Amino acid sequence: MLDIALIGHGAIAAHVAAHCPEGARVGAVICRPGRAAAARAALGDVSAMEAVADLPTRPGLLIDCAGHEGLRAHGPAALQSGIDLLTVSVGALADPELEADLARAVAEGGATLTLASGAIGALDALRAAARGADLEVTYRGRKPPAGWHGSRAEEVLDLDALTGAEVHFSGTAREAARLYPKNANVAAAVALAGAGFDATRAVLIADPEAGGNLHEISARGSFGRFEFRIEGRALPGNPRSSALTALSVLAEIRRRLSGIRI
Ligand SMILES: NC(=O)C1=CN([C@@H]2O[C@H](COP(=O)(O)OP(=O)(O)OC[C@H]3O[C@@H](n4cnc5c(N)ncnc54)[C@H](O)[C@@H]3O)[C@@H](O)[C@H]2O)C=CC1
Ligand SMILES: O=C([O-])CC(=O)C(=O)O
Repeated sequence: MLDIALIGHGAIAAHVAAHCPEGARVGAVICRPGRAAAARAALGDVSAMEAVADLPTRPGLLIDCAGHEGLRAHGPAALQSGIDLLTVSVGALADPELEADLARAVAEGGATLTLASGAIGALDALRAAARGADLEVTYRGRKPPAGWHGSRAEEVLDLDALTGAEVHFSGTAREAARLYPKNANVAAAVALAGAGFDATRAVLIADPEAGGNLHEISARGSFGRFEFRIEGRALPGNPRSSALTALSVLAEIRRRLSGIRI
């Protein structure tokens, strides 16, 4: 049995706990102070605590579903104590200090940090393309206005008055990941798999006509070129987060349980 602990108890965590595959079980959650009752209400029969050091038993896998602050607060401690960590908060690695802390903790604890593929696909092709030369990558993220509420887009646009698609960010994937911690983890995953944070271009768009969370990758290089496009449905609990993100976590759990891995 793979014993799993979660960080966070929001939309992604609740979906993961509710659909945990056979052979794995969620037994504990790390939450913010005063949130234990809310965490148990969201996840069911789990023990709730505020720090990695308070986990009742050492989990086989800790899964961060809490966002950048959750990874920053608990990731280094977990890895340093040898606990394997899977995170959806990929954009947090745009902060070079946190990335270095995590790398140091991985080396010291001998554990692994796995970055979830999240709401995007084609990371395998990007990883391979990056071994060739001259890789150029642009990522475009397009969501309906509700998907950008609570983000920097609100400072740039009047989201509720939009009559057509508007770009509210264009720059590097590093800037996107830092400015949009709840919306641009995909930009970070594309960057880390491919051309890197500073060479990957990111464009973020609010579009009242968007029927879902649209993610597009355009890549070209010595390998040739490809276009990838996905129209994701949002999770019921959070219009910002695509359902595929929670499914990518479930897929990684299954992968770990299987002797034949793809
Ligand atoms: N890699 C990807 O493709 C995607 C990544 N994400 C990331 O996942 C995060 C979570 O998404 P949702 O579940 O939809 O959000 P949510 O807002 O529904 O849930 C976030 C949860 O994390 C908890 N939390 C926040 N800070 C914490 C901390 N320091 N310690 C412990 N718990 C903490 C909150 O109390 C809440 O339970 C997003 O903020 C985003 O950064 C989201 C969508 C796609
Ligand atoms: O869930 C999505 O569609 C993408 C997202 O929020 C992120 O990249 O952080």
